[in-house]
Amino acid sequence: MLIVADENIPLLDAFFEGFGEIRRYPGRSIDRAAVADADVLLVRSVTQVDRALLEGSKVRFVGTCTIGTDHLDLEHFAQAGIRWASAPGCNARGVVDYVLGSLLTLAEIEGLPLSERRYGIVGAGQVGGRLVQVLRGLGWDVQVCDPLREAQEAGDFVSLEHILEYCDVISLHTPLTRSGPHPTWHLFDDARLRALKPGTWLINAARGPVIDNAALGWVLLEREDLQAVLDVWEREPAVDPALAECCVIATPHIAGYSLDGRRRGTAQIYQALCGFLGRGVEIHLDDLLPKPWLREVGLSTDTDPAWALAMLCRGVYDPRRDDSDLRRSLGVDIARQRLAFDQLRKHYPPRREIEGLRVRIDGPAPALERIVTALGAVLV
Ligand SMILES: NC(=O)c1ccc[n+]([C@@H]2O[C@H](COP(=O)([O-])OP(=O)(O)OC[C@H]3O[C@@H](n4cnc5c(N)ncnc54)[C@H](O)[C@@H]3O)[C@@H](O)[C@H]2O)c1
Ligand SMILES: O=C(O)[C@H](O)[C@H](O)COP(=O)(O)O
Repeated sequence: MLIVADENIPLLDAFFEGFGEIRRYPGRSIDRAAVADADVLLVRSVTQVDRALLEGSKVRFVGTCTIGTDHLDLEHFAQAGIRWASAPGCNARGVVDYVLGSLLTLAEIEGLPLSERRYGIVGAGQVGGRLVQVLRGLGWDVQVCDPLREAQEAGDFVSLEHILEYCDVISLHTPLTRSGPHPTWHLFDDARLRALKPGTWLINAARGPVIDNAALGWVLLEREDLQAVLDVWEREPAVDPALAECCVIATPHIAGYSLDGRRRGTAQIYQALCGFLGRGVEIHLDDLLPKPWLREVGLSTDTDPAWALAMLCRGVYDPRRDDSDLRRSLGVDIARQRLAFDQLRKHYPPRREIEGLRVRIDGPAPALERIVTALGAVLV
């Protein structure tokens, strides 16, 4: 069996060498010639997998080690009888940690307590749903907009208009869709961006085109009261340097890039391929994940809760380093800047997740216990 794979998929050999030959390519270079003889194609989000790529090839299974599927032509897969799998939820916790780190930075810059802001989460699936749980666990006011879930289940959902009118912080976690009853392409267009409440913080760690980036650039220049955090960009790997300049945090699509999340993505596709081929699952992610680096933290009962929240989050991950890395790459010509965007992602430093961090408190401290539990850390 021939497997053609994006070279940036971690643990390719560990999971897939038992299936046959693996040929690695940079994700953006996977073309018709590369996949012609392949039985299995394993990709990340940068490879457009459609009829133009696959027609005439032997590919019968496509696995994307990502949550997002907007780079896959699922209609063609159905017509051509190609089975496919993605990795739902694999890096959702990484995105939650990214949003928490961004909120801490925004709060410091603006001098505003996070507990007094009103949060609007747009898209409450694997990522948004976990984020809602964490923020509500902290006792904060969180509004949720997800019309697709709202149509199917009872729940406390609100409209996007309510989010725009009521919330001080808006975090986007929808897929990128161009059709259907609630398409998300340019969901935040010029009119909605101009309708943001004074002082709104807007975070996009979903897909770049969910916000009209040109409109956002203009609105941010006109309205100094707004603050933006962008992990994703409309024309990746190109980043508009002027737009990045207007953002509090600007990163190269790494919100979900925890070591755990990336390896989990490979493991999920390995399991899906085993299922497709009717083989048993023999390789387990737990054997391939290093122990958490920050394993246990001790807090005194008189620790300031706001300080504890910042310390627990930043002790594991702080997006400011990723922001600095991207900004250093923006002063060069566009070709080198695009290359730098991909290089920052390819050589991304290993980072872990907050969930599972063990926290010991030397006595009863309800406010601290609440923070620990909300973060998904473990009270010991
Ligand atoms: N920046 C990153 O590193 C990173 C990492 C992971 C995922 N993502 C992106 O985030 C997206 C969300 O991830 P997920 O795992 O939560 O996906 P998911 O499919 O589990 O959840 C998406 C949710 O968005 C909702 N939704 C769809 N259209 C909507 C609309 N118009 N308005 C409001 N809600 C809408 C869906 O009903 C669903 O509940 C992914 O599709 C991917 O593009 C980015
Ligand atoms: O959809 C996802 O899972 C994320 O956006 C993921 O971080 C994409 O990473 P990439 O495939 O571009 O390396």
